[in-house]
Amino acid sequence: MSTAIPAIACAPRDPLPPPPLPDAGACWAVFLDVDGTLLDFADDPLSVRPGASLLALLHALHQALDGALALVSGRELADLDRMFAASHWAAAGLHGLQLRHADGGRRNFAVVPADQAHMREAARALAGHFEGVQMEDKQAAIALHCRRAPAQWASLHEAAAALVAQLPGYELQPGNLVLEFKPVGMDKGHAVLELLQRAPFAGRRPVYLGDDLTDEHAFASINSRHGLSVRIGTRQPSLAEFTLPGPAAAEAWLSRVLDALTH
Ligand SMILES: O=P(O)(O)OC[C@H]1O[C@H](O[C@H]2O[C@H](CO)[C@@H](O)[C@H](O)[C@H]2O)[C@H](O)[C@@H](O)[C@@H]1O
Repeated sequence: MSTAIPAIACAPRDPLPPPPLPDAGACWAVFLDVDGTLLDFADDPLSVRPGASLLALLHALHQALDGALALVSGRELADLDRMFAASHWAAAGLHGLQLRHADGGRRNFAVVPADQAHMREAARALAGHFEGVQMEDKQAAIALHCRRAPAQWASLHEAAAALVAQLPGYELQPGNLVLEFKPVGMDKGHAVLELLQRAPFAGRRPVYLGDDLTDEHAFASINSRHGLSVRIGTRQPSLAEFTLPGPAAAEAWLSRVLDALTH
């Protein structure tokens, strides 16, 4: 008679651990990506809104950190402010092209290529050739979304790469079922380092939560400052040193961070 073989879990184990909580007296600066990190993905990028409990948590955390909390997103600042009622927070929009410090001081990326109108027109025309692809016009950058038509991804990617090669000063930023045309020379890593130079972020230990390729720039900056880089989800490879499985786990962990900071 053969012996029953016990089931063995064959799935590779994620080598990354979950992030630690702050020790007593820890002085953290928290940077948060938005889509895929704080919020689950949805078909329509314009209809996404945070729930009331997430909003309350983020506002309480912002206060507990004396303002050292910033959203770092591919969305426009105006969009972030509307979504999170956060016009008084430091934030980086359009992958760092827009930046607002905690004191309200702004800087827009100085080198926006001259031919923005041409870029927008060309991107719009390209989107028109792909059924189901939704265009998000962010003025300085254009996002082409294919969440509603994922089968278009490969051919859209190929066509967008060919187009951007003819648009001096622009690069293609791939994301989660999105391809973005954006000016070269700025990314989330630069934005985080810029925010870290000023109060209330300066001198604190940086912590960054993000899920997407564009967040890898920020992970590199955070690692260089001995901070905590936290990948949300399972995307690999990643420079992040910690992980949480998704937005619900990110929210639960942030809630425990708030408890640790306030009790
Ligand atoms: O840096 P993020 O805050 O993660 O922003 C990246 C892009 O997020 C949005 O698109 C993504 O979320 C949408 C809503 O769930 C989804 O429909 C889309 O497929 C995702 O790629 C946003 O619309 C973009 O402008 C941001 O650049």
